[in-house]
Amino acid sequence: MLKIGIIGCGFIGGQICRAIDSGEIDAELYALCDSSESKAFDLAKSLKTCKPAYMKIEELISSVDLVVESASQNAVRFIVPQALKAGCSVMVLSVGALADKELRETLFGLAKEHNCKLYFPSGAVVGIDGINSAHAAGISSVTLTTRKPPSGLMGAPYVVEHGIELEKLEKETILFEGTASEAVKAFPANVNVAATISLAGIGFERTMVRVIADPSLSRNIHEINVQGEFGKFCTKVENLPSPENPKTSYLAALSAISTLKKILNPVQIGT
Ligand SMILES: NC(=O)C1=CN([C@@H]2O[C@H](COP(=O)(O)OP(=O)(O)OC[C@H]3O[C@@H](n4cnc5c(N)ncnc54)[C@H](OP(=O)(O)O)[C@@H]3O)[C@@H](O)[C@H]2O)C=CC1
Ligand SMILES: O=C([O-])CC(=O)C(=O)O
Repeated sequence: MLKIGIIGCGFIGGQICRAIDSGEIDAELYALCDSSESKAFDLAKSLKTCKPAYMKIEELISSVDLVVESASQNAVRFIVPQALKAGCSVMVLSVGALADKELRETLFGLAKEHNCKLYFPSGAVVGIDGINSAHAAGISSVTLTTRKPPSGLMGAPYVVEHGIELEKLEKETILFEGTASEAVKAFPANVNVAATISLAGIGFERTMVRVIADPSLSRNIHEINVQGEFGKFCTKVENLPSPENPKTSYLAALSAISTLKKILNPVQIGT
């Protein structure tokens, strides 16, 4: 049975644990790790059938087959190279870290060298399947427009650096327009989806991103427009935010669960 270790025991990590605990994912939840030990212990205690151990990062990666990174972009830089060198496959949620070309090339190189897989779930967007397919013939443009309630953008470095008073906004306001590469640095916990779109499509410098704060919203909305040799498509998802972490949409956790099920399933549906 596939042994899974989870690094980052917040909303997404917690949802994955519950999916393994309920038997929806047929794998062994072997170990948990979080910068807050008590958070990992509380999560482990809340489970009914699984009894994961708390482990430090080094011990965890030497004990499992698959590491789930559901922590932060900094965690990706520090943990994923070590995990690949130890022969673990890794599912990455904080995909924005891969905007760093050197890190990206290192991770892709290590995965090949150590015969491991790197998985990037579709996350909080719909349409990664279409971008993957369209890429085979050529894509000319990709744009992502993300609209979130102010609570879903609080604390982002861009907001802090520009002194944007999100709580005082009275109407829809464009906060940011730029490349995916700039967007994931400006909003590291809000638009990791821009990185996944970039990896599937035309890269971090050609994927364009707009981030809008809208006080009238209660959902996180992501719209993707793609044009290429195949024609064009537009997707729009209106996500319920997680009650625990309003920056993160429920669909992102479901996507991680679905990716784990796909890894384990001999039948593969969709691109
Ligand atoms: N790919 C996608 O589509 C999406 C990706 N995400 C990203 O996925 C990640 C997880 O999201 P979510 O579960 O909502 O986040 P949460 O904030 O709910 O949970 C993350 C947990 O990981 C811990 N953590 C952070 N850094 C480290 C580290 N270096 N080592 C160990 N633990 C660490 C945090 O601790 P502390 O609170 O102390 O920092 C926190 O307990 C985030 O980076 C988020 O931005 C989210 C939504 C969509
Ligand atoms: O969950 C979402 O809506 C998107 C998100 O936070 C991210 O991509 O980092």
